[in-house]
This record gives sequence, structure tokens and C-alpha cells, in this order.
Amino acid sequence: MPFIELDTVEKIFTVRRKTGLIRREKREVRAVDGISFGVDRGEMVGYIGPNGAGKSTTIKMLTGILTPTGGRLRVAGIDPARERTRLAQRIGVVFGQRTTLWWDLPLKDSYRLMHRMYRIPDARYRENLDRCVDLLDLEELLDVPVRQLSLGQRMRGDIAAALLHDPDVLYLDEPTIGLDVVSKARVREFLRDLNTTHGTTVLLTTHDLTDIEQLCSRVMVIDHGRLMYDGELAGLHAVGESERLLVVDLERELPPIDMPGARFVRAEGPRQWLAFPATASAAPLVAAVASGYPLLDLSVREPDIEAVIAKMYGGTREERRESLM
Ligand SMILES: Nc1ncnc2c1ncn2[C@@H]1O[C@H](COP(=O)(O)OP(=O)(O)OP(=O)(O)O)[C@@H](O)[C@H]1O
Repeated sequence: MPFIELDTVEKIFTVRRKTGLIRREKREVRAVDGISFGVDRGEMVGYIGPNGAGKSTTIKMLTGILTPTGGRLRVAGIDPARERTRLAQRIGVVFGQRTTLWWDLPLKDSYRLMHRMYRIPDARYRENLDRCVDLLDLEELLDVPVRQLSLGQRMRGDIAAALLHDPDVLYLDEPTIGLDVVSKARVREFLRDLNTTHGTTVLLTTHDLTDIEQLCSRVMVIDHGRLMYDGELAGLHAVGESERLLVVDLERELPPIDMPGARFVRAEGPRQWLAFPATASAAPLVAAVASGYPLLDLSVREPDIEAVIAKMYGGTREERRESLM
């Protein structure tokens, strides 16, 4: 059984929007729209996608902060939303944009508080702290209040904080965001070492594809709350490259649509995805599908992240650097 397991997990937010003085309109946001995957113990997986794709919502469900509105989710056999405290002993979380450290306290005092909060046995705490201080070069920073630390120093401090209780799983949400090149390299080296020597399972969300390239053998691409790709990074070259997607909602579940000029990508119930060349007009394909199949809805999607990734990996270093800025 995979260590992290998601089975058609869904999170729908209901947003109320003011439309008049008193009138309010309800709208549903499908932040995560039926995602399934498994991550084995010791894997290091990249979880990427454009802004608003549903990455943070997935991580929040994996930590138990948010409860899924549908599907089944397990981490180390635990249902996160039901047993959040028990799960907290097994997971570590680092949000690049937010610190879990106490802003006004010296770094070491934050660690002492965590020692008590997580009830970490003294010897284990000492050992983990020493290792993190050594590998993340924190010695000089232990007496400095967190608000005085640079972003890179703070990030190293946060990573150490997430590891003091020896978690089996580490979720990292943008761990290198805003860091300079040297700090990024240091963080990556530490994570690689953590994964190989401790077998820590790592799920990494990032906009910096160099993180993925250097750390993850497997990458999942999420877009509009759905899993669009799950496989080796190298395989992304082929996906989405100069192709657009036709999303077809049929009246009922049917065998894969077979159309000249289109390639069947995948199906989920009555919904099917067809890829077609980006340079071709969508109109003839739409017309052909509409006349040949019982349709409820159709939409054309640009291959956002896939195209970006394909372009970046296919482009020169200069182009890549530009697109990372
Ligand atoms: N608490 C909430 N209430 C309503 N809508 C929300 C809430 N949280 C997230 N959303 C919406 O859900 C969708 C997915 O958001 P999410 O933060 O998971 O995306 P993301 O992939 O992490 O994006 P980013 O890369 O920008 O952080 C977005 O449309 C977002 O506006």
C-alpha cells in the first residue's frame, strides 16, 4: 500500500459573492477535482502546476488542515482530517511564504518550544537539532530573533524546525522561493541528503523547475484541480508540446473517442481529453465530435504548464533563466 494515497479526492469551496445590497450569490470553486495518486515511502515527488491549480489545497488536505469534500485520503494509514494530532507526529511541513517560527524569539527558543509541543524525547531532539544545525549551517543564527534573519536563513531555520521530530513525510511548499542561487543550492543539497540517508518521503511544490530537475525523479502536474501528468520528468518533453486539449463532456461513459487529427489522452467517467496540434483550428474537430457523439459540453484548454515546461526544457539555458525570473 502506498505511503500517501489519494483516491478521487475532491475539495469544493463554496464562495458567497455580494451581488446587491443584500443579495448574495453562491459559487462553487472546484479547487481539487477528483485526484488519485499514490506515493511510496522514500519517494521524492514534485507537485507542480500553474497558480490556482490546487497544489496548496492538496497539501492542506494531506496535513488535515482542510477536510476533503469527496474521495479518500490516507497518509501513513491515517485519515489526516480525523486524526490531525496523531498525523502531526509523522509529518513535517514547510511553507516557503510563511514561517512556523516565532517571529520575535531567537531561533533556538522556537526549537525549544517545538521540542515540548511535539514531546520529542531529549536524546532524539538533541541529535536531530545537532544534525540540522550542522548541515544547514545554523550555529551562528541560533541566538538571532527570527525577524532579523534573511529569507534564506529563515528558510533553513524553518526546514530544521520541520525535522526536529523525525517526520516520515516532509511537505515543502515553495521551499526555494525568493532565495539567492547559493541558498537554493544549499537547501536542495540538504533535501537530497535527507532523502537518501533518512529515506524521508518528500512532496515538493515549486515554481522553480530546477528544484524538480535536481531533486525529483517523478513529477505530477496538476491543472484546474486535476492531475494532468504523473511520471518521469523527462516524459514531460513529449506532453503538451505544441498541443492543445479538447475537454469533452459526454452524456454517458463511452469508449475513447477516435477522431482523425486528434489523439485520445485520457478519460474520467463521461469526460474525455483529446489532444490536437496547437497550430490547427479547433473548429473542425469540435464540429466532428459534436455530430458524432452525445455531448453535454466542450471546452478547449491551452496546455499552460505543460507547454511552459516543454519549452523550458527544450530551450536554451538563457531562455530557461529568463522564464524562471
Ligand atoms: N479558502 C478558500 N476559499 C475559496 N476558494 C479557495 C480557497 N482556497 C483556495 N481557493 C481556490 O481554489 C483554487 C486552488 O487554489 P490553491 O491555493 O490550492 O492553488 P495553488 O495551486 O496552490 O496556487 P498557487 O501556486 O497560486 O499557490 C483557486 O481557484 C483558489 O482561488
